[in-house]
Amino acid sequence: MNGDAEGRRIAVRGGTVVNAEGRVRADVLIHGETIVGIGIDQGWEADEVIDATGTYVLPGGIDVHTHLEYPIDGFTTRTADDFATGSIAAVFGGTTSFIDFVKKHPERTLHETFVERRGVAEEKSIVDFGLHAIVPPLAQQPDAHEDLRRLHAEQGVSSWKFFMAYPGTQMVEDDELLAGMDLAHELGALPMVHAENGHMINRAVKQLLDDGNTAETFHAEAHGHAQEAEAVHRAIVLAQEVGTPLYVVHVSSRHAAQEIAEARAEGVPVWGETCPQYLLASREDYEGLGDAAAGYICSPPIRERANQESLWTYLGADGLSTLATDHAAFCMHQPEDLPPQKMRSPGYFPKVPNGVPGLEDRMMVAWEAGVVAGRIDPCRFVEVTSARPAKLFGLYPRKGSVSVGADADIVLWDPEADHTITAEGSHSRTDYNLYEGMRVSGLPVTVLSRGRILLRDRKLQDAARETRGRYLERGPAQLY
Ligand SMILES: NC(=O)NCCC(=O)O
Ligand SMILES: [Zn+2]
Ligand SMILES: [Zn+2]
Repeated sequence: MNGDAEGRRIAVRGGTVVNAEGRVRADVLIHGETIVGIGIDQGWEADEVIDATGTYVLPGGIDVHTHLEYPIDGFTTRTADDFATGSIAAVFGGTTSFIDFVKKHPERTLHETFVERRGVAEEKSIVDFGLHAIVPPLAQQPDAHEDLRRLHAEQGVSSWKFFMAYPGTQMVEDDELLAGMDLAHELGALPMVHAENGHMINRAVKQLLDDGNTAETFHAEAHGHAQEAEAVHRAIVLAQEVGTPLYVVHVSSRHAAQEIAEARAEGVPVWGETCPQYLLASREDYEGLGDAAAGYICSPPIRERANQESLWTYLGADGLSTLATDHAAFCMHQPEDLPPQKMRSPGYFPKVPNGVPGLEDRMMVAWEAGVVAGRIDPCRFVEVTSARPAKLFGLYPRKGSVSVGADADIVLWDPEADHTITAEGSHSRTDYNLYEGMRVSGLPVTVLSRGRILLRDRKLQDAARETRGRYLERGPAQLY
């Protein structure tokens, strides 16, 4: 069933509207699914008035990097959150759109896998969503580029991702990276890269294992700064050779960020994404945890604390441009109804499923460590969590802005709340939280998705149970 907001007029009164460009005290009028007015003392008649006094009225967050019910290791296991639990967690965190990934099923084509996954997400997600394609090594599907063309034309898939890591399963060599970038350039799609040098990582893993260094914390040693910075540099050079813009996902290393920032300073159209786990968590947090360090294993890894401040500086100055989560949640304690999770190989890091949760936490922790701590202002916060992602992935200004004509995806953000993040009090299926015990003062209290009130005063509403989000066909990237 889809939205029932049709025809209803909602006035959001007394708040401060924050967009990437600026903030202003203003009321917002919604008609059905759309914002139809922004102004003060307009005398609007409405079916419902939402009192936004004391809150910031933000465009709904957009997380362009999630992995919900995401298959790994040849589809033998998957992440814990499905599109239902993941999208509920998103709403509690102020995120009203996400873009997930389609990885080709071993026995189906990329196109077939895409159509099936889209259907699953349409059944379950309570918020709007898009899907990026993952470009498989062509040995897995020689005509995969034909599928990309079809997905672009028929499904509005305007971005695809290459893995420069995970040799033997997902990694593509430079020739295929170039060919896939050529196709993106021809069609006006945005190529994305998971930039780590897979060969360097494999070599480092082998050396570590040969030396008996199998414990969870050695994962980070195998995924060094150089591995990431080299791949980022190479991807930028290849993209320039092709003449295409480039998006680098989950930048974790200050050296990798520096490659992007320097290229951007020279006018190269490359954008870097970072994630809360790289800004707020650190190697020091998990080094003493023994096998439980598995909960922190992701690629690229969560690095030493000294790395964090540089990432913040780049994020503030647009050397890095977006904040997504790479939400790939697994459980620490094995639930009966899920395939093997984080603790499937205690003491042996190469077999720990990669990925950490964060979809619900992203905006709260970024507000606290970013805005409250004085590193970014509320407009920059909106820019990196919503507006810039919407622009790069072909959704702007329908998403990513509180403006007339935009979808009424609106978050009432209380900057004076007092909330403590816990796994227990969160909505992801995972059973731990990287930010356990962190107190945050910025909290999404009321959340609307295309005019449907999904969360009101922190309570999930009937609309979240009775209606579903929509698949987002996307246009070309808006680069500036
Ligand atoms: N990041 C991670 O460790 N897992 C999710 C898949 C990916 O983004 O590489
Ligand atoms: Zn990745
Ligand atoms: Zn990812």
